[in-house]
Amino acid sequence: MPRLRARTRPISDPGDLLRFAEPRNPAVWLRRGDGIVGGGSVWRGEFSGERRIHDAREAWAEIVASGRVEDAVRVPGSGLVAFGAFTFAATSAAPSVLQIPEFVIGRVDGRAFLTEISVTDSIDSSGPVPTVPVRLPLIIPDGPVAETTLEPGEMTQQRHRAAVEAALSRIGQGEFTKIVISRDQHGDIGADADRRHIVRRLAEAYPETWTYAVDGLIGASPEMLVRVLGRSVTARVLAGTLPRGADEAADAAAKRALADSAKNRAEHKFAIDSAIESLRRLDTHEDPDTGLTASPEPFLLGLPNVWHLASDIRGTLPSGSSVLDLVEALHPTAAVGGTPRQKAMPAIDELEPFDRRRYAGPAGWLSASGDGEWVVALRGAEVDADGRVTAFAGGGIVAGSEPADEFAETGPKFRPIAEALAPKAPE
Ligand SMILES: C=C(O[C@@H]1C=C(C(=O)O)C=C[C@H]1O)C(=O)O
Repeated sequence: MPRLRARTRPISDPGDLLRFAEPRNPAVWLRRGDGIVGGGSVWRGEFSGERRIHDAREAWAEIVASGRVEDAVRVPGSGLVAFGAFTFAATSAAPSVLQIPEFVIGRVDGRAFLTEISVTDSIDSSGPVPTVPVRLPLIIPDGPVAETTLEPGEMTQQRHRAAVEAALSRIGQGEFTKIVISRDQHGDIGADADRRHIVRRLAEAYPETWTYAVDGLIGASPEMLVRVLGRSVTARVLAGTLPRGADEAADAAAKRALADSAKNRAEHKFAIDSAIESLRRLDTHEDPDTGLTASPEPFLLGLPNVWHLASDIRGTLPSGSSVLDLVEALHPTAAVGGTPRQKAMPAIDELEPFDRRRYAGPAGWLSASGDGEWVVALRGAEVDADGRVTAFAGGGIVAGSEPADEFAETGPKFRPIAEALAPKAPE
């Protein structure tokens, strides 16, 4: 493992953070224009299999133990940080990744900062870091626009119907009670396209979501798997969805219908129960009460494309844990996997004709102190180095689900990424 030295210093407001990101491989975490952007790379770790999150946590602990951090700003995202994205399934052929950039430029809680990270080979790095003036990273001009029209993939409407029907019959036989079935869409933006265009359009159109870009995985997720800041733990669980109505009356009716839908409430309950149960299991004997509380009733979260049933969970971090322990415990919640998890996961492998890669997996950042924010990587796409784009969207199937409705529900879930990639009409 490299010995790293990280130094965070305040800077004056750098304006649009995305201008500092790498056009072909941006590392981004943004909400309402604020957050962090990384550039360059001092270390990258790849992980796979059942223990991928565990192994990443160990690697990070080793790096942190030998590293040296000077942080004059002390806000979420300052100091030594890594960006990460994990595959949805342990069986995925895609790599799960942690990467440590050379610099992080951020604006968080109204404070702008620059973190410089370097590898130091000196055995004794305890001496003072030479004082050099803060130099902002270069602003990289816009490259070719990233545009493509997404086309249906292997999971055609017919295959989707067959998968949902098979899931319903297995639910009927009692094998599991909820399972999430997704479908794929494909496009091509070309190798040279500037991926920051996608990030920018997502962030502008969906300011309430967390816009992420890590190792080619790009999206705008409304679902916070878990956020740890100090000892405070929060999560936002979503499950239960209806498309927004075309006009005000239809939209109000859709919102009411979602609030009153027994099927959607059941879908939501599976997800919230699975999240709470996973967090409870982390409680240690020394610290038996993490004080978990969840909204007693789901609330309605309105995004430009859909209504969701949403619940926020709050608690206290069990002593000795870090955000990656919680990510490992929580993933996959029943919002993207199913109930019971052990039955639903292999069934997803059987019923979906593709590898989800990092779709619906955890994506986010973590710090040396164990803080971090990780979303469920939804409403986005995998963008390969050659420019191939693979987007996924799915929905929860429970007893009473209608295959046609389930297919229709995935349409608006593709909308954020489809619109971010849509070729713009010439002005
Ligand atoms: C699976 C997706 O979304 C998840 C499934 C939902 C549902 O089934 O209602 C709602 C929000 C997400 O937890 C997706 O966007 O692809």
